[in-house]
Amino acid sequence: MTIPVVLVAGFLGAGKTTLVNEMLRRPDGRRIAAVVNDFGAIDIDADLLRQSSDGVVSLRNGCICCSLQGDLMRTLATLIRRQPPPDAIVIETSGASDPAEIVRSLLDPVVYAATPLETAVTVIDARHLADRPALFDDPLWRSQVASADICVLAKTDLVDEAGLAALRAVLARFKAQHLIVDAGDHLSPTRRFFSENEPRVRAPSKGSMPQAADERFETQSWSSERPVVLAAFQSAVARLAPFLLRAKGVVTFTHEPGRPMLFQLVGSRATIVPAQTGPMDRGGARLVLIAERGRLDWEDAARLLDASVDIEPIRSAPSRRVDRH
Ligand SMILES: Nc1nc2c(ncn2[C@@H]2O[C@H](COP(=O)(O)OP(=O)(O)OP(=O)(O)O)[C@@H](O)[C@H]2O)c(=O)[nH]1
Repeated sequence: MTIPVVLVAGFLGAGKTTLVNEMLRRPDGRRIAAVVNDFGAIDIDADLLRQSSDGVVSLRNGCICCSLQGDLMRTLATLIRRQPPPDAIVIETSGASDPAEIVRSLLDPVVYAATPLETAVTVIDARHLADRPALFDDPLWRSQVASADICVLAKTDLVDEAGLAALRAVLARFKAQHLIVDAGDHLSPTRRFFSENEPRVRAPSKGSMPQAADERFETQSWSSERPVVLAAFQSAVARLAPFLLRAKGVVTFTHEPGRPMLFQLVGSRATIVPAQTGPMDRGGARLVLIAERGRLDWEDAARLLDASVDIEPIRSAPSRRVDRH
């Protein structure tokens, strides 16, 4: 028995979970298991995906291209033995991962015989690239794009037409145009990536090896059992954003304590939208922050976030936890 695999990679906050969610919501008749790798200690992505499917396995607190590679292979072996087994597996890497390493492991003949890699997909964040063209020179971003059979251009709705045309012209230097598809087009990503065609023939990706994720990025999680004050939280985020690459989490605010909100920060763009109830609905707040190593004073970050916690009516120190690696 063989179970085809789709690998979804892309830079921090590019739109990977959004794409995988779309596959789980529109499975095209397949029973899809998702394996999701969160770089941080809190599995926000797994929670987001569990709202669409219960077949979600979380590998967190490390990176499946380095420290968790063995865990990924063991997880695939376990999924094959599951009763009933899934028809298809989607692996979402963390934004800090170099998929070239993972593709190499998946192409190992023994692994490939049971779980053949059907498509390596890399999500590209149009908005982030338009704001920060230096990303084109980033070795990790380049390796993510080079490793992909198909790239998905996300957040095209956040860039104007002229900006998009300029972006596509530069992207054409990295990937043939027909291999870059729009996230917003109407073809189901499940159908597109789990093709019925012959397996793809891949050339090993060349180029300089990006730094190991753990050497380049660091992450800290912060949580509070109490809700936070919106204005103070916004001001903490505004202070921290210039030093962060990515932050996400579920936060409840004092003015609506029964309504958990999903907070996302990618580059300088922050959004706060209602979180689905279910696994995320735990009250209080929990966040994952990711930065280039040495960029952020983490004690300062924790202090700023602590200051946003509501300490009324008990007037005691906020009850919070900080984990860092
Ligand atoms: N406007 C817009 N927002 C998008 C699109 N795709 C994703 N987003 C938003 O971008 C933010 C990050 O999306 P995710 O799907 O969580 O990104 P990710 O790549 O999984 O993030 P990490 O796993 O942390 O690296 C979220 O706020 C999404 O709602 C898009 O096509 N358009």
